[in-house]
Amino acid sequence: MTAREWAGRVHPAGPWEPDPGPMPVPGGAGFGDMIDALRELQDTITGAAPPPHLVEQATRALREVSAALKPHTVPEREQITGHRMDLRGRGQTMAPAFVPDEWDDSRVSGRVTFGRHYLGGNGAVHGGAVPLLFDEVLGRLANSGRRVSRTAYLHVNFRRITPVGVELRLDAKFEREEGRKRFLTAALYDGGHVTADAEGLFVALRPGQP
Ligand SMILES: CCCCCCCC/C=C\CCCCCCCC(=O)SCCNC(=O)CCNC(=O)[C@H](O)C(C)(C)COP(=O)(O)OP(=O)(O)OC[C@H]1O[C@@H](n2cnc3c(N)ncnc32)[C@H](O)[C@@H]1OP(=O)(O)O
Repeated sequence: MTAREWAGRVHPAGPWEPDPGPMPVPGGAGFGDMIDALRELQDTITGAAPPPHLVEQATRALREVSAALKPHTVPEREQITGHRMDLRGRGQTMAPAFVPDEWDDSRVSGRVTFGRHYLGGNGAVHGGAVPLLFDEVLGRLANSGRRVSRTAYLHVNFRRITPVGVELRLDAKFEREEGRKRFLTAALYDGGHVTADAEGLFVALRPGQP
């Protein structure tokens, strides 16, 4: 069974067959811990100024981990990262992990902290990382309970700096639907201040469209 099937709770026996028991979880219960460890590593490396001997040691250790995992490479359909909807940030580290607090198919409100990994400069999150977060959250909301869509445009306004290492709130809303077009908005808050807001168009894909 692929991670995508598992995430969709589609049992290999089919939805109408007798339940043959609990489904195995791709990557096991500890997969999220591994991704959290990777997140921590990215933040630590970004902020570290280690002595050369430690750099060499760390490089060896990282290459060892890569070499152990590489033989387990799978095609995209079977990939676990990004497909485990039960894990923080879908079990991937590309975007900071968004933690939803309240949601339905038309809005979501949650928290997010950009780690040191996402630093642009002077304590501010990189200007490319903020749209990444909006695309992730708006994309998920656009597809929530609906046919898959893709981002056609994403307009982002940077109102103030988005601070690194601070818990922020993100509110997103599904505004309206016109045929295949879905319009969504979102805002990111540091306390009472909006640091950035966004408006996105997501277009539902036709059958067979990549
Ligand atoms: C994403 C699927 C993943 C599945 C994984 C499942 C597990 C996880 C589940 C969930 C997590 C999801 C979390 C992440 C989500 C992230 C989402 C992304 O980042 S997607 C990657 C970046 N986006 C692209 O790569 C699109 C590239 N562009 C295209 O493919 C096409 O241009 C597309 C589909 C957007 C539209 O193309 P057409 O040929 O289907 O349709 P046409 O006729 O061009 O447009 C339809 C209508 O939309 C308007 N339109 C299209 N683009 C527009 C634009 N840029 N500005 C204004 N209007 C636009 C057109 O004018 C037209 O409007 P009129 O019907 O005439 O009123």
